[in-house]
Amino acid sequence: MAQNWIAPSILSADFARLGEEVDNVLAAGADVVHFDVMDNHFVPNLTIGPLVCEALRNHGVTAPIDVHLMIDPVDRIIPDFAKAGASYITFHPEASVHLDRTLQLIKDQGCKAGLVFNPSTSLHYLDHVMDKLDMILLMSVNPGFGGQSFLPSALTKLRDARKRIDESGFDIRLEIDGGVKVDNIREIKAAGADTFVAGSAIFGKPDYKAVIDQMRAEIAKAE
Ligand SMILES: O=C(CO)[C@H](O)[C@H](O)COP(=O)(O)O
Ligand SMILES: [Fe+2]
Repeated sequence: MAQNWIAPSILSADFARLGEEVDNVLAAGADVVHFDVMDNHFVPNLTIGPLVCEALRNHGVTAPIDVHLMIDPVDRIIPDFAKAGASYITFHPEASVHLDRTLQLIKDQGCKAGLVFNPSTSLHYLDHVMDKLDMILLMSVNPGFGGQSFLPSALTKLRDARKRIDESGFDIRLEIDGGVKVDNIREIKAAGADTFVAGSAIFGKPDYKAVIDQMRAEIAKAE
């Protein structure tokens, strides 16, 4: 299986000091920067766009940037995020009329592509696009806000998605997003995730390294 990645969600960072916050969390051992894009339409919140992604690259961030698009429609902003330095671009199937075309658009722009599933969205959207996926992201909260509680139904869904990935033979990351904490990351790992988004659990504590180290120790117990 893929190496375990800790992906801090900058939604819970101090936006007034974003460059420094990202530097600090990467120095603390994070693998990837999770970048939540919300449009006040697909989800009720409004956050950040390609300019901020580009600013992080100009600031010197070289780690992968994992752009989670919670916007509808998605296609027209994808080239802007690719130019701004996104590594992964993931989107929700409800926000694209032509899934296959949107996935191909992301790949044509030189980025890795992924689909995101809300807690109540069926995995059937995976049926005909596994060959175009680099990431499957399962939401374990309803999207829009950080700091919500992990929905246990995501564990069953993780096991289902893990089975689909293993049976496909493709190299696809399985990411979980929402309510991930030190005290539940072990069972999340055991259910099949390899990429762990955590916003409030990391940025809500003064010592980012201590949290990330504890998360890795818990993950190791499930291996
Ligand atoms: O996509 C998201 C919300 O829509 C965020 O990535 C997620 O909520 C992370 O925050 P937390 O770890 O605090 O739940
Ligand atoms: Fe997210």
